[in-house]
Amino acid sequence: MEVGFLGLGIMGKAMAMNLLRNGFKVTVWNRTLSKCDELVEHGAAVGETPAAVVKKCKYTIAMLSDPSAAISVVYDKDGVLEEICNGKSYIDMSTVDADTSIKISEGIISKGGRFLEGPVSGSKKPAEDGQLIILAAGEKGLYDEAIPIFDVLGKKSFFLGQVGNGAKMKLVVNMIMGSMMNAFSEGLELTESSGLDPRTLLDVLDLGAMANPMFKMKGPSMLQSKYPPAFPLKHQQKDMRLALALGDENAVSMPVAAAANEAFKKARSMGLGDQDFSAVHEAIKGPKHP
Ligand SMILES: NC(=O)C1=CN([C@@H]2O[C@H](COP(=O)(O)OP(=O)(O)OC[C@H]3O[C@@H](n4cnc5c(N)ncnc54)[C@H](OP(=O)(O)O)[C@@H]3O)[C@@H](O)[C@H]2O)C=CC1
Ligand SMILES: O=CC(=O)O
Repeated sequence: MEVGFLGLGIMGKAMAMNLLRNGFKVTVWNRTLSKCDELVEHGAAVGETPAAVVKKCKYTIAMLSDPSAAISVVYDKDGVLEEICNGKSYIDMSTVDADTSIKISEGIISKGGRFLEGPVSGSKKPAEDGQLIILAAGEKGLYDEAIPIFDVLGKKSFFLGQVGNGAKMKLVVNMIMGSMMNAFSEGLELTESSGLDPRTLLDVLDLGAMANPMFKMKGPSMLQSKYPPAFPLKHQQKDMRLALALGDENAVSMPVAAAANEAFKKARSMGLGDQDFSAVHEAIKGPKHP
């Protein structure tokens, strides 16, 4: 199966690498073209533009930072729309809002192509290990055909119906994740400020009903103020913003998520946008009093 892949950031690189490792022929493109080099060393071909990738491949996947990137790669000059046509399919796995996904879907379908959204839950490590959770929606026939791809990228795929439902589900999940990270960070800070050992808190949490891989994985490095980016904080804040907009649309009051969003915004203003989203801990800690 020949697959195109647009966007080789933290996630896209790991996902494209997985496809190569599992015998797919992969043609890659990235805005910063030099990021294709490592994939080429592992057997990928390179397309000079998104349009060139679509021209070559029956299926093209995108994994881009945010709504404006996802739209630009489709609609701008040399973009996907220039070559998408009957017989070709586009699967956008970026985390975007439903309106963005619908706009992309409309463009693709207007040219005779088929569209599926497939945002993923799971970060850098699950992407490397092919253990993502795929939240697909759009054309069911394409979903069924894409199962061999999803089986390599993920441990479980859901088909959620019409375009936009995958995007919405992903935003709900990340809204919960961002709020949890804030509560966790406040707990670490409160433990330390109360004269307790936060490492004991990690042990206590890990033994009870709140045990989860995120606390277990991020906690020890947060205590050392280390935030190597797996899920960049700027993307988590984008997801909080988009989830809050979904809450506005549906008149759902989300004070916890709104407060978490403020903390992520503050962290961004402190220059932490490219760090892991656990760096929100720095914004929550604030300056130390003498
Ligand atoms: N990291 C994670 O843990 C997870 C991320 N996601 C989502 O996946 C998507 C990608 O995340 P991640 O890989 O971490 O992000 P990165 O920031 O590492 O990569 C972003 C990618 O988007 C490209 N890009 C950004 N702006 C544009 C543009 N205007 N035109 C074309 N390409 C552009 C970048 O290209 P360039 O290299 O040139 O900058 C890069 O390839 C995001 O939507 C994120 O929310 C979902 C689940 C987990
Ligand atoms: O979107 C991020 C994730 O970890 O999932």
